[in-house]
Amino acid sequence: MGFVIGYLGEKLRDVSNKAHLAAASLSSYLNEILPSILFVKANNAESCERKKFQLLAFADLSATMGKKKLKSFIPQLVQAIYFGTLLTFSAGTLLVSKGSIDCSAMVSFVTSLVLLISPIQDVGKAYNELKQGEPAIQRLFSLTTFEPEEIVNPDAVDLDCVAGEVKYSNVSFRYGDNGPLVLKNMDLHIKSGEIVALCGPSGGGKTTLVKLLLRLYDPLQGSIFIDGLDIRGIRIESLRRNIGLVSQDTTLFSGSVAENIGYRDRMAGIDMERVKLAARTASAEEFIEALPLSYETNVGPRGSIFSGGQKQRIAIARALYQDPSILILDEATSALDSKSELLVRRALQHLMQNRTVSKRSFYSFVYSSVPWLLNLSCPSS
Ligand SMILES: Nc1ncnc2c1ncn2[C@@H]1O[C@H](COP(=O)(O)OP(=O)(O)OP(=O)(O)O)[C@@H](O)[C@H]1O
Repeated sequence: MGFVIGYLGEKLRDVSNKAHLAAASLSSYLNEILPSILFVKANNAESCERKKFQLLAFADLSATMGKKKLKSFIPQLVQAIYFGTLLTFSAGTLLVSKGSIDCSAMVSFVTSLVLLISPIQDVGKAYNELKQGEPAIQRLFSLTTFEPEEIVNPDAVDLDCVAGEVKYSNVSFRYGDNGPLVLKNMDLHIKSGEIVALCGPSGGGKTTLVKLLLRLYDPLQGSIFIDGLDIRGIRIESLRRNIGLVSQDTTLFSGSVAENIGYRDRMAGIDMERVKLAARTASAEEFIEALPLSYETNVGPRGSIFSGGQKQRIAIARALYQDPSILILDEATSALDSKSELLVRRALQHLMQNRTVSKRSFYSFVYSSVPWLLNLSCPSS
């Protein structure tokens, strides 16, 4: 019995692994395709995607059915073996003892065997459950073996007041170990109060510069300084608290408009006055107040109730609410019409009088395809 349970347990492990992989492929496919359903429809790709879905769903169904079948087959087999053994023992005992065994001893012998079946089956079941869960456990454990790439510096300091000087010194960077160099020996010095515009071809590495500044990645070589401090010597929370980012892909989360704008204080309690001020500055107040529940309206999954331009204005308002010392707008105004862009631009100019701003497409209404980075600093510095 032990041999059978062991052998089938190994088989169940393989079948469960296949079922887990099939379910993971199906859910990651759905995660990817459902948010892009508009694009799929616009490209008449429904039938193609349906076929792909059917293939994945069928693979998932077959793998799950295979697992269920094997899982229900094992206890039946164990039971059959057990009863076979029981019968053999009973018949053998009768033949061998031929009257030397009395009836009560026979009954107690058979009863004890019958009582044993349940614990044996339980052990078999527990073993099967373990084998079934093993692939999932392995997948989870393999996640925990990832080493964090960020090296935590125990001597890192907090940033107090940021003047806004940003310096890239001899910075080289590549994604992965063998990828091509995205940045090579790059020097860039943005002084306090100076406006610098960065433009370059698509894929030239402009967003990468921002990622390095936020320490989402560390440079392969060279250093980046804020106000003369190497950013590796700044506590990561402090660094990111001082840098506001409105990225190319606007990210809104399911929740109220206020929660999305006051995202930074979601746990601590949102300051509604600041939310309103940020929305006004980002020219988002008008359309927010026209919503049925105003700032309490739920924005839907990924902010689905808003247009692209409205989402961008909410994202800008969120960055303004954060009140960072450095504000990065990575083509943040690309989805705005010229009127809204002008409003946002005026608001930002007003805002810049009080802080440092790094931005990529400030003048995108003039050069719509040109991304920019500019840095303005607080007059007091
Ligand atoms: N996570 C990543 N893994 C691997 N390569 C990446 C990754 N992100 C960007 N790259 C590559 O790095 C290069 C620079 O990308 P980056 O996003 O910085 O360009 P960009 O100048 O901002 O482009 P765009 O103006 O089109 O936004 C590109 O060749 C891109 O394919």
